Amino acid sequence: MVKLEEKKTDDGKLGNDRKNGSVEQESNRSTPSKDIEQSKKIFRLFDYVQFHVDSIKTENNEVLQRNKKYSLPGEKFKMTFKLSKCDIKLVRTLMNCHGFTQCSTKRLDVNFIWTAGPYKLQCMRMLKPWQRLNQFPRSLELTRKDKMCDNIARMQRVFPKNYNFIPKFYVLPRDAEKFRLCTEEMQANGSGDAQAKLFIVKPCNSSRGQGIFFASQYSDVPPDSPLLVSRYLNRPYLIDGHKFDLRIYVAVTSFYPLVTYVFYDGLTRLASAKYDPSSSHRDEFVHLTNYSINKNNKQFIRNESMATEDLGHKWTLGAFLRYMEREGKDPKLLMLRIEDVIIKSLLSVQGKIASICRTALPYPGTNFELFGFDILVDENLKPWLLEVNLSSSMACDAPLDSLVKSQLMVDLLNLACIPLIDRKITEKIGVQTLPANVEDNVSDIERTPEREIEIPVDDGQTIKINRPIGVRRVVKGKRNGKIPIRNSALELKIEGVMRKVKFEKERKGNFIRIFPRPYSFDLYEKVMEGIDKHALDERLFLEEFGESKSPVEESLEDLAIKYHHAILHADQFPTFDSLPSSLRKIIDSWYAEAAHYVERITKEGEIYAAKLPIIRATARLRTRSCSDWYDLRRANILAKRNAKDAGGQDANKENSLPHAATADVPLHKIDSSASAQPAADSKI
Ligand SMILES: Nc1ncnc2c1ncn2[C@@H]1O[C@H](COP(=O)(O)OP(=O)(O)OP(=O)(O)O)[C@@H](O)[C@H]1O
Repeated sequence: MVKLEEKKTDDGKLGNDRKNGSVEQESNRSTPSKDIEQSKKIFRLFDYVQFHVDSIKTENNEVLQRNKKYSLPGEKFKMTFKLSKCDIKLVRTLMNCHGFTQCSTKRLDVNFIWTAGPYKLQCMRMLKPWQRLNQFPRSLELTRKDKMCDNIARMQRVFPKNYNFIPKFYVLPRDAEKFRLCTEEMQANGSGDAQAKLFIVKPCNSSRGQGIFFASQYSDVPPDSPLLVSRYLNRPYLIDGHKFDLRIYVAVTSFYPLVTYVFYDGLTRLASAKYDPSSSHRDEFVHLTNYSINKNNKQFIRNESMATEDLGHKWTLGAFLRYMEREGKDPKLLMLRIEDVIIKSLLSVQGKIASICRTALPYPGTNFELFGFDILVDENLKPWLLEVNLSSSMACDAPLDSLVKSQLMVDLLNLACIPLIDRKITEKIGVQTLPANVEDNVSDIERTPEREIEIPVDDGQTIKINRPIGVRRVVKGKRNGKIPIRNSALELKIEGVMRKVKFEKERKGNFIRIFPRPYSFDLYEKVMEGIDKHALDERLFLEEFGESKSPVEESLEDLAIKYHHAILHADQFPTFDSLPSSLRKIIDSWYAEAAHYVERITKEGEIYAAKLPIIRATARLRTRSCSDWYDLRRANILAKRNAKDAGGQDANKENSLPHAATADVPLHKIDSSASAQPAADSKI
């Protein structure tokens, strides 16, 4: 029986779960008719799956058993997911705790797909409106270092004063000649300041600090390799004398119109040796802040504490902002500057991604993406963008990682709005789907203006459910053209995005929506490329905020110029109070919202699990082929370990699948997709 109850928080107040479309349920064994009752109630109350961080807060299996309340809806509706090109424990655990069944990578009809590598375009084209995928097509434009720099440089050429937030760069081998001239010119000028001449060189497609080196002259760099050479920012802001960078988590739920959110917490990664600008650039523990590099330093201090956010060489973002505050700086203004860098970076690829989305994504709202922005803050508190990470690491190898990333992932999954819908029912009642990239008008589809649709259930009755994004009801027998054609498929798509944005507002948890928001379109319009005649960014903005009026005598255009100047010149405008007062009036609400970034993620008196829970075998729902893949993987690991124990030199060669015989797995169990799933999360 499902017992519906108002959720009470610890302080006795009513929780907001009901508002968010979720209720707590206690489950016991049920009969089929009771199941239908349950489904009805669940249908009525759940638009989308509601994820709860409490579901993974414990390592205790007994408590997990009681947490069946979290898994019941997923189990009832036979929700499914797959992990493609990764095996991220955090995503798997959360999905398991919410009753999703894991399927093999070959399955196409799963409700949720998490991929850590580029997802095939032809597979994206087959996405159904009830499916969700954590990637947009062509997002490599942002996440490959050289492409990102090229895109931002293109915007710099169009809007010369407004996109100055990446260090000067050269993409080799293409820009080898320019780089040579630059280094020669620097030598000729001979300022004598060796530091100012330095370049940092990175492979275009690498991560975790691999292959990074420094150069001060042309001959230091192999000119034919695909490398990104950037000016070294040698005056960073320091935390207790250490260089650091920030990992900011950014969710995008639509590229056109742009809808983007920043998670209120993130990570601060400190170099493990004190910064000394005159120290040798070979000393990577001084100049690089990557965790993967610094953890090899004997001086590296892991933050093993569950409640301290500023211990050792990895802090939370909030801990750094509070440190800044204690130093008399303005952390909220820094966050506004970082938000500006994020919006402009996304705008620099908006046109390219929007054009591919038009053809590759048949329905609105199916895709979303989480990006990890790496930001370096200089001594003037100006943020510089170093790179944007695709599927940034979700590895939880310290309690702090667990805490930040599990809350982040829960909020992200809620933002993704995964429809809680049993496909068997939708197929039975003929809910059909409309490819939105068909540009002609559609005569046999009536747009149901209401949010709810009616569907029959097994006992002959009908129930109403909230219509999932993009799913429309076919009105039978009305094909004679008498129904007024209300809208083109494009209009339906736009309507879908607008509707999803409204849902996201209620489901964003600890994400702060940075675009659109009050005055955002007015301030950014002048630094945006026109995408097409539909002007969707403007439409979305007007839909939500209406026509803006300047609250001061100056026009919004003048204020936009002031805004971009002030936001990019941290040296001239170090605090909010130093900004022109007319500008402050416009971005006052943004500044107030930025207070969320400074909050602690750990709360007084709360207990945090140091690790992700180990899920009971019975709750680890998997399809047969998926279980086979895990069996195979386990056998693979075991075989490697045995080979290593036996002192076998061959252990390192065994990167591919084991022979079935070695692994003691029958041949039929070898799934060709298995090799597509890497063994572990990548680490930051
Ligand atoms: N232009 C620069 N000026 C100063 N320091 C830099 C610059 N670019 C990179 N760094 C330093 O080098 C580190 C690694 O750079 P970057 O993040 O671009 O490489 P990566 O290999 O992709 O790392 P990851 O995948 O961990 O983010 C940064 O964390 C930063 O400390």
